[in-house]
Amino acid sequence: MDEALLDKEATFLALDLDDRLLRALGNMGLVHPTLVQSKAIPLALAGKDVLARAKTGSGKTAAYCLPVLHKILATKEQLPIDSEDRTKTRALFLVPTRELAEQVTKYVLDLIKYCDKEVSVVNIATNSPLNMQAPLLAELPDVVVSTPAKVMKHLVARNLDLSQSLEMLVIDEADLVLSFGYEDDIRGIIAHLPKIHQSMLLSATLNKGVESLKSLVLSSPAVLKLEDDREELNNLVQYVVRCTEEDKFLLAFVILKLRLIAGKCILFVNDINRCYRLKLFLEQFSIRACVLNSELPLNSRYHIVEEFNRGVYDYIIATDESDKMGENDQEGSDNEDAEKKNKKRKRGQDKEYGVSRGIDFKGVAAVVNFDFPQSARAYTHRVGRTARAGNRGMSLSFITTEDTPTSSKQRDEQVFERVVREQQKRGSEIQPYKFDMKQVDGFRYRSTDALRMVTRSSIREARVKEIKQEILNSEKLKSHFEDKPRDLQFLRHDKELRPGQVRPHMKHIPQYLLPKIAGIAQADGIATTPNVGFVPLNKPKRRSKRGKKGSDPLKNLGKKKR
Ligand SMILES: Nc1ncnc2c1ncn2[C@@H]1O[C@H](COP(=O)(O)OP(=O)(O)OP(=O)(O)O)[C@@H](O)[C@H]1O
Repeated sequence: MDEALLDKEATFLALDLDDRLLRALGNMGLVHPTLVQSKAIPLALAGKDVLARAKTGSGKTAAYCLPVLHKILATKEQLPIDSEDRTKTRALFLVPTRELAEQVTKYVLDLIKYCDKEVSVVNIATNSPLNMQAPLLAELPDVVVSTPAKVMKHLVARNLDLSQSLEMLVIDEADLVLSFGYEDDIRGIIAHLPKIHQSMLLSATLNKGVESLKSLVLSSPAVLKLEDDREELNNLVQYVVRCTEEDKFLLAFVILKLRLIAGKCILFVNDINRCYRLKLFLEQFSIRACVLNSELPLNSRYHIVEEFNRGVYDYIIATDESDKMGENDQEGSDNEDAEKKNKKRKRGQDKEYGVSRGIDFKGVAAVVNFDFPQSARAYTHRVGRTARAGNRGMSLSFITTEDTPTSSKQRDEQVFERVVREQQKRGSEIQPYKFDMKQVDGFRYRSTDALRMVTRSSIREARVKEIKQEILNSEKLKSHFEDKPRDLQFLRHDKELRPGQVRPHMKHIPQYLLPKIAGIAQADGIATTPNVGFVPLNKPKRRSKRGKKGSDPLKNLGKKKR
């Protein structure tokens, strides 16, 4: 665990939490609270409203789950065993996406492992229709997890009545809630809550949206701004590469095929067709990857994340369609355009999809922005999928040097400028990464050839094939998510979409290219590749004394600091 994330020697014991929660924490391997946890938990336990801004992966979920669960347990302990008051919905956790709702619910289930007779949780941000969820809500679970839209629907349908019962409201990823178009839902929900209740807002960035939520939801809150702690940022090494569209593909092929990034990797693209373009390109070299986008059925999306976290897949090509919402993402900017764009999302695409925001992908060695994000906020959330919980990680972002139908040099550069300014404010920098293109050129012919095979019609076909495949998978997964894990390893999500195009001779790197790359030194999940040309121009500045010991910033990536 990163020292900077810790309140030094303190353990969770110091936070006076219920013993059963402490046992569960131990079981989850969590010993020392992170900074946001050690600051926010005592305030929340004391009944304060809290606004906490803390960087991605800093443990915000436990920072709100623990005090809420502790308070529920403490309240119930005071009540006679037959008291009606024991059974009521006391806490509501609002999150912007269904993926996050599923993740938070699982987290709560882990935390209540030793008191699940006392505390119950229900996730209603699923595909089930309202009438099927109504009986679950009628049982008055202690905690309800949802997206704002789904809660509002149940309130209107009178399946849920929080007007007397709700004690604690939490809005996670608060910076995203308004840009996902949930403002009306939040206002509606607030109108259904008792006048007196405790609220917490948690966010990785602050923007105008968080400010308006703050005035809407919080009263005299304690405000924690913890992401300026410069020490924390050293865990993420950030690089940028400027190149043509064709070279993006060439470099992605070289990086993955030669395992220059060893370990798990998320490649972000800006739309669904790009997902399939990259997948079809890579699969010709037998590089397998899952795609993750808003068109896939919910169960498949859950399962892909679950299996990626279990280590079944190394590469995910994810769209970050919600990016388009944040084009004007300077602090204090207006989100109206964003909301309109979000509402316009095409049929078949899930408005409540989002994997770059809040999802706890485990052990990601690197995030590759294959397409540069369309907002600085999106950049923060995307790169926040690596270097989580004290682990180290790397981000590599491509900026296009030409205009194509899908990319714009000017837009990439504008967003990059904003990103650089924001990173500088946090004491962090993004360094150019200089590939030795002479060495990479040996692979150019293959790359160009493979790229030529990926036509618009092949992308269309692949997209349809994948959806069909995943709808079938999703049916099989239903019982998995309803009844609890069955072994579903046979349901792979990274199957080739055009097996006919996979060319065996492309699978292996020919000998004549190998000598120059044989010396790649793999270390701690990320390769160090000085002899291939994957060389940083400047070594990242290390601010902590301990950090000075490491000579190459890449060498220890993916490794936990001790
Ligand atoms: N005290 C702790 N010690 C070690 N690991 C922790 C601790 N608290 C949380 N973690 C782990 O850190 C990871 C990130 O936590 P979490 O998802 O809550 O971060 P977050 O701040 O909500 O990130 P994001 O802003 O991206 O949503 C999780 O895998 C979690 O289990």
